[in-house]
Amino acid sequence: MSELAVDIVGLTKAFGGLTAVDDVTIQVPPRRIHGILGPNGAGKTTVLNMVSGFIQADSGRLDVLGQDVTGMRPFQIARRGVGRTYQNIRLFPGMTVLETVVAGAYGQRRSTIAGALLMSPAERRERREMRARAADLLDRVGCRAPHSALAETLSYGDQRRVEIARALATNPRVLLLDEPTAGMNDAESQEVGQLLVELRESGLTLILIEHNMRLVEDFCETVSVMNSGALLAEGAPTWCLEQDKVKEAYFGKRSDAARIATLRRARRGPGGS
Ligand SMILES: Nc1ncnc2c1ncn2[C@@H]1O[C@H](COP(=O)(O)OP(=O)(O)OP(=O)(O)O)[C@@H](O)[C@H]1O
Repeated sequence: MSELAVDIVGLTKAFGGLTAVDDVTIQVPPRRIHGILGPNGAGKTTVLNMVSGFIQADSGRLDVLGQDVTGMRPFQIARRGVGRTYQNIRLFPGMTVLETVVAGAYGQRRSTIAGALLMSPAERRERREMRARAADLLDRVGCRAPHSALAETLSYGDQRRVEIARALATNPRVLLLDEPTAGMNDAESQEVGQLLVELRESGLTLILIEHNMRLVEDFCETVSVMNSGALLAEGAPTWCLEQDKVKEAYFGKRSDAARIATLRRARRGPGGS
């Protein structure tokens, strides 16, 4: 049995003539914050989609928390402890902040259909508990919006927080985050980074796709860098970002490689280390 939280071995996926993910192996131990980096179109989201079962791999093997989940459906993989958020925020129109997070918890319900229809005492108690837990999760992710607000009306940053809370409501042991800080400013991104650390300390394994290099360097312990479907480098983020082939993947020409250093310095801001 694998000791790894997520063990991706040789996953390959083609869309028509395009090999979006080409024989990619990524191994993530438990309680790790692992980043997947790479320029647009590198294949990062396709990897997450395969790990969560939304896309079936053409070949390769996928183990999650010691179980072979290759070929399983999304709900089967979710039941085995994998939660996720999406690059394009997916909040249900017309639902409040609290209802959105409660909806995430529905898969964990104990009560029966009959109990729900009759609104039995057990059903009422469970609904109360779910709402209280959803409120706790919203606090935990730092969502300051009123719980009664429509989720779709929140700021971009708060919508991302609600998505994370909804994913946490499924009680995952592995959380996949697709660009969790997109649309956030530096201070908000750092708060998300702190949240990742807290989640890791509570026992979760986190795999995130992220373009914010400062967040990656500050919070990811390891990264896999992809380009054109293939793995380019893996290891500590700072080391990976120093590799010529990684700089070239981001900036095209070797002569432009110095721009990555400029970009990283700029993102740290004046006085940053
Ligand atoms: N369902 C699909 N059908 C056809 N092509 C797809 C599909 N999904 C992804 N692709 C293609 O596969 C390649 C990898 O896409 P993917 O979204 O995984 O990249 P990415 O690294 O996540 O990019 P980005 O950072 O822009 O989100 C791209 O060329 C994309 O156009």
